[in-house]
Amino acid sequence: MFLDRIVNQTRIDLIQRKIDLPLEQIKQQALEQSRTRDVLEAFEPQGRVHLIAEVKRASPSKGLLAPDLDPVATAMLYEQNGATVISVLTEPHFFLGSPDYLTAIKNAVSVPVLRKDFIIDEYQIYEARAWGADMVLLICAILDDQQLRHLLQVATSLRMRALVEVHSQEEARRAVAAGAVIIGVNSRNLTTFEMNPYLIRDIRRTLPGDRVIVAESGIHNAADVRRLARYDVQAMLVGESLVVSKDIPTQIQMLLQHANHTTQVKICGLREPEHINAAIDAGADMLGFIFHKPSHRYIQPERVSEVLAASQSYTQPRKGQVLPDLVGVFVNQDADTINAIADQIGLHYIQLHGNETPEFCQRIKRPVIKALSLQQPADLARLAAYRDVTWRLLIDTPTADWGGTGRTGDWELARLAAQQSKILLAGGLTIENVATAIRQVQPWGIDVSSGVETERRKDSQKIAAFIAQVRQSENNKQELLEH
Ligand SMILES: O=C(O)c1ccccc1NCC(=O)[C@H](O)[C@H](O)COP(=O)(O)O
Repeated sequence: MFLDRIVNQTRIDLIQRKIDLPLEQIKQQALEQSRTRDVLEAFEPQGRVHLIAEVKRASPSKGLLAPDLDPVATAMLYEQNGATVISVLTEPHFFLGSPDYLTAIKNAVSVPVLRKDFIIDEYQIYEARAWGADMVLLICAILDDQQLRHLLQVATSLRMRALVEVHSQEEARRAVAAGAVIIGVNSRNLTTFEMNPYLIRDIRRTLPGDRVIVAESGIHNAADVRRLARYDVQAMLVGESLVVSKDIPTQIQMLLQHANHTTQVKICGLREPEHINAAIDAGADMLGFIFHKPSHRYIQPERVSEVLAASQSYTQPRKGQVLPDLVGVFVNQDADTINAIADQIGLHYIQLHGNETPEFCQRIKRPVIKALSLQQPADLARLAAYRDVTWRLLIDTPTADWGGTGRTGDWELARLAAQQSKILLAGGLTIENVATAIRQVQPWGIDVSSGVETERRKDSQKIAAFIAQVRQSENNKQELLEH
């Protein structure tokens, strides 16, 4: 198994290195280094996704990636184009890395530098510092609790930060218990090399809000990073898609742009497999299901699993395609029922579209989208009470039917709300008006139902055209930013 092999090799290499340079000497060298660059300071401002850009020539899962890579020139290019941290592989056998790369890169850039290696011994942390690293990687899968705590403490004593990597809920729990501040969720299983792009979604919501979360591995395209904006990660660690890129600046700008300035799209009120196919194929980010019986869009909870199973795009996604998240929409139902339905169907978010209080929101065991309506400027004050107890606010048109009415609200009030919080804008959005709405309100996401229907039934062509219109308006925004 790969992990066993690399750990064994690391142990063998360490024996020689400790003979060549005993612990006391490497400690001394570590202590003689100038101050570390603080990764947490580098991750300010909060609320945006930062890039940890990785310099690697090869990987055991993908083989030789970039044989001619110039480590220093690449790191400088990363920094010039907006990387917040540079990650450097120092492992020589499997990743063709080197300590020399780390030191040379540290001297060439002004951002923090991470030693990315298989650290099992405090000696390697002193080495990392002596070579110039500001941060080290600690992989839960190769450390027991005692080792993890000890290595974290050694890193802290050198004023270094540690990126503690997890690949399961159990490892996440261990990382938190050990006091890890920066937790990396690696989508790649280091034993089988299998990828699980959904792992970050599942682990994220169980981690305390005060931890800094880094998404690692398999981050290639706009859809990959749009998801990260939903999981509120502070950083993404990207290697392969950068080193193999023929145009690194454009790849970095694309990743940062889509992680930070994209508009999330939720298609709501789905009931039929063909419309779920249409939404997925067009690149919807969230699919909404209405569990409010009076609505003509009502779907029985048990029917949701059936329609998803009957959707080919959901059950057999195209290669590289990432499936949208599932949102259940409820109006004034009791919390136990909502939590039970969420578990039964595997919902990712709960949208509360009635009179639910902030206290009620806290009883929901999934991230909550709270729908609120704004009639006058004074209503903006109501948002504050919900902000800390919800995942997102959804600003919808005030109506007696709660939602899904096809009527537009006051976009000026919504614009003010969007300045205070990450909001989803809903209410009467259509293919014709959505670009204007995005330009005027600048919402984090948009939500549509009636606007993609014909005679009260979802319309696959309208769904596709609506999402295309949103993406087009983003391209226009990007062009405006560039010129
Ligand atoms: O859609 C419904 O029938 C509905 C009923 C009761 C509460 C909420 C409902 N929909 C919630 C949504 O998220 C809608 O997408 C949102 O209100 C926008 O709808 P529309 O104005 O039709 O685009």
